[in-house]
Amino acid sequence: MSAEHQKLKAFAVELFQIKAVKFGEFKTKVGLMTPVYFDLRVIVSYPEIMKTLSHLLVDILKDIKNIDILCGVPYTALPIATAVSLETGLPMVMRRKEAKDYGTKKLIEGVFKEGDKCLIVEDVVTSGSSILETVRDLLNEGIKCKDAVVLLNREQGGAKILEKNGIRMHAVLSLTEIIQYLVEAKCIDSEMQQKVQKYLAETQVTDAVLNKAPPANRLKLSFIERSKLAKNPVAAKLFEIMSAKQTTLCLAADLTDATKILNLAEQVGPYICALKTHIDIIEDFHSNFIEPLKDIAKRHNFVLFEDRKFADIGKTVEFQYSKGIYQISSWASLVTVHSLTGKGVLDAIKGATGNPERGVFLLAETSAAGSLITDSYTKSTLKLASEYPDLISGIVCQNPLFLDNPGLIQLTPGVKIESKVDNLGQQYNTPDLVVAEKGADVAVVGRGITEACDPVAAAQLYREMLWKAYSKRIAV
Ligand SMILES: O=c1ccn([C@@H]2O[C@H](COP(=O)(O)O)[C@@H](O)[C@H]2O)c(=O)[nH]1
Repeated sequence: MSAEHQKLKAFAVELFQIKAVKFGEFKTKVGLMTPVYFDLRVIVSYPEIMKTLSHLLVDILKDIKNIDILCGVPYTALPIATAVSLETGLPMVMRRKEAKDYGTKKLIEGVFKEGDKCLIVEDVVTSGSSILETVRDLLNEGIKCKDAVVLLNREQGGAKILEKNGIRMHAVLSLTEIIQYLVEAKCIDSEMQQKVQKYLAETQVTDAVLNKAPPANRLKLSFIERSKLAKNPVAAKLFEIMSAKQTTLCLAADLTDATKILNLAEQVGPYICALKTHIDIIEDFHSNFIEPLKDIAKRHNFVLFEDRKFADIGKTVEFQYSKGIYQISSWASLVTVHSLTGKGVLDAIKGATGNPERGVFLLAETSAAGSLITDSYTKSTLKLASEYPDLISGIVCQNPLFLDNPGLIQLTPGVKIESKVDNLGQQYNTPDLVVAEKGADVAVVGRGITEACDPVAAAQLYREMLWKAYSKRIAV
């Protein structure tokens, strides 16, 4: 028997003796009956066993490179993560299950910076959903998570679900191993071992269970997978276009001359998935402008998108959307809306006359310096979006929000290869950063293309850089 085998066997027996592992008939969280139950909460009462557990976890985390911080999954794994932190010297952050309604309102406590790589610490993994909840809150703070060290893998599909979400699980013990050690140590008999094996065989994750599992992190899914998850038809179409044309570039065609817009649309059409207008800045606008624009969009397979940022009461928005000289609802498949005035605007867009193929991008954050938008406004915007799943195509924002809703599209403006800010407070990030770090699906580029000496070459370059960053994002 190897030293490793002996060490793990002794540890399994200790867990049995302190009743951290029990046998009998137990009901699980989801209402199933299980013959074996783990309750690692008792471990805080046994410092020597806690010490052994942290040694075992430290042993397996040695192979994981570039960790900046640790985070335990609340609550059972918090003391375990603390023990690992003390032993390794790695700083720890703590996730709250709910934000305080006073003071800082933070979900993640402790010192960290955007881009930090965090190792998750957990006691027992069944479906992996608790780990994914923690990962989601960390990601929302810009903290990256790729690995989780756990004491016990119950071998019921958690590893598969975590892997699907970009998290590698490293377990000290599997359920099969712990049972084998306990049989060898005569803590349980082989009849119980068979009972557990039968239970495991019957509760393996099926596709149906997997589909009920927490939604996959959108940053890890391909656009084609996400097109099937989109509830708004224009979002589904945009995902398909992005995938087929291999482009996430949306051109902000902010020119004031109708002919120049048409010429640019024709030239960059092959490289974009959407063309965004501010129709009211065109000095020579005439309804004759719309048909050729629609024709170019159809030939080059991109979506027309009016960045109107509707923000009035519902009735006024209904007119602004479908009436007047622009008749936006007749040609723009996508429009932007401020969440400021609430549901009325969305009801107005939904019910207005015009082309029924329509989708809305709700503005949750802006690229403008000194914006008055607060975290709570952003959160309320996301909640509003969730109430209109068939109408909302996505969210305009600057950070990786709504990671658990892969059917929505993140649209991020303020993208430029160089120049950090313009003279009127527009803030820019590079194509790589907005995709890799900020979670952008579609990136909006305006002056980076319109003011380039060769706008077509610039569009090609932005498309290439953005697609490369997206391909890398879903691959790692
Ligand atoms: O937060 C926002 C929302 C929308 N925009 C729009 O995007 C383009 C950006 O143009 P650049 O020339 O690339 O700066 C423009 O149409 C804005 O109205 C945004 O910039 N920020």
